Amino acid sequence: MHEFSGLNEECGIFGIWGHPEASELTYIALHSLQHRGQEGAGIVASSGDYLFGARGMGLLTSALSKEQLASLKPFPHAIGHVRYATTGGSELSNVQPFLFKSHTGDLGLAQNGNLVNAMNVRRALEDDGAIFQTTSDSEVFAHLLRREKTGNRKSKIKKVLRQLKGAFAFVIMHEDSLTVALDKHGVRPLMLGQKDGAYCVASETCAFTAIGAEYIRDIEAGEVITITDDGIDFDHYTERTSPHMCSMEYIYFARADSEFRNTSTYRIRKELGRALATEMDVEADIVIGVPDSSLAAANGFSEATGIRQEQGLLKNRYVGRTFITPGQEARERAVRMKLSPVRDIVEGKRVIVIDDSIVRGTTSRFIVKALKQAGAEEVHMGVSSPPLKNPCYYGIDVSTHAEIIASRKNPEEIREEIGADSLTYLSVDRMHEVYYGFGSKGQCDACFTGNYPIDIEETILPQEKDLKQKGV
Ligand SMILES: O=P(O)(O)OC[C@H]1O[C@H](OP(=O)(O)OP(=O)(O)O)[C@H](O)[C@@H]1O
Ligand SMILES: NC(=O)CC[C@H](N)C(=O)O
Ligand code: SF4
Ligand SMILES: [Mg+2]
Repeated sequence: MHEFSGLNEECGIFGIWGHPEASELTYIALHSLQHRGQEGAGIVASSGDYLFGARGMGLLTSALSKEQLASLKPFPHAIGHVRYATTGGSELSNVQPFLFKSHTGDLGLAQNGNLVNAMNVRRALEDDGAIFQTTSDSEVFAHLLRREKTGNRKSKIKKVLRQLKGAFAFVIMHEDSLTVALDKHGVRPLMLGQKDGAYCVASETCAFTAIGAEYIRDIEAGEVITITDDGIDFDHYTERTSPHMCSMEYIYFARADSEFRNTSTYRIRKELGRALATEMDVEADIVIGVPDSSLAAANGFSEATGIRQEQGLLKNRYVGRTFITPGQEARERAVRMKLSPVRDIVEGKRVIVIDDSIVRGTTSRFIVKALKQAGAEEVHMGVSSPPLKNPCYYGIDVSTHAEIIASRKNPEEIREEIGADSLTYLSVDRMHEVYYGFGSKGQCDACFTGNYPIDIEETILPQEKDLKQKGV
């Protein structure tokens, strides 16, 4: 039941320690992170002695009932998750946070990202006697942690993190502590905040805005932060870090009001639009952004070129999700239901359309046709990211090679296929310049360049990998 977008989301995580309204705040935070995952949601809360959890399928509002939320209300510590599956099918057993019970204590666990060595680690653990409850990659963390016998809790967690490969942002809850960890490449975003003196963490700062928390800073690659009643402890599980923040977070995934290093995604997207303007030399009467995610880039493009921005395409806000079986025809129908041209704005005009990405090409093909039918004289496509050519193994579903148009065709062939008068993509170099300009320490660009910063140990695509079905 995915949206008919060429790009599917990932997951959102949240955690808060020591607040009388921890579970309610977690619920509100998860609501603001809903764009990151719509397949399932859950909360695990700690009383200080035991962990309690509730989870369900679908959007947050249907996944957790009032009664479930009320049962978690008394507890001052909580973590939460909204899921878009990468590894493991879309079923209740894979919905996070996971809650494990043992005579040595409870463990709550939630992850955003994807572990590229999960299958190999799992096989080894199973051969050693482990019995898995889910088909999710994230579960290996719990098994590895339970097997660590020496050292204190933090050193055990650090040892486990060093065995994992891939992209991960973890929230790990014990009765008396909340630990958060980001992989050494820092692929996924993870932010630190504070609400009424209580520390909280979230995938995006929009969660802090939603609960009225202060945004302190971005958590760095390789960091491990432990929060207890005694305060906060900052550490790293490795010093060998190599920051590669996901470029697509800036381009498409994160909410426009979410901030990275105190800069809103909106501003970054606007700058990507300005950068595109330096590489796209086309005369036109109006600029139109494809709603929603490309309006900022269109705004930047318009400011840089002086070409007026108009709302020439309208998005039907009730077509967030269409429950039609996948297939190209259904996808096209879904785009038609979603976007519609404003005829008297585009009629007789030379139009530049700015979109943030082309994946399958369904959206741009439809837009060019619809604008021309509405009377546009020329339709030029500007894309505020480089050609997207490769799938992602790090927690985002950007389809398979076969479906990605730029993995089969060059820009001129794509222009022809979508029927545009011209097509310009942002270059990889200009994209990186924009990010570095905002203080980024390094980006992953593998879906554009094929340079995967973390070796792909398991070549099977995460979204095609259901460990149970594969009989692992
Ligand atoms: O080439 P395609 O396979 O059609 O995919 C690309 C489109 O998908 C995304 O938008 P989405 O439909 O998710 O909507 P949004 O911009 O409103 O989030 C993206 O912003 C492009 O518009
Ligand atoms: N999109 C994600 O971050 C998913 C987390 C985890 N790999 C899962 O499939 O549940
Ligand atoms: S491959 Fe693309 S989508 Fe995946 S983490 Fe890298 S930049 Fe992000
Ligand atoms: Mg879009």
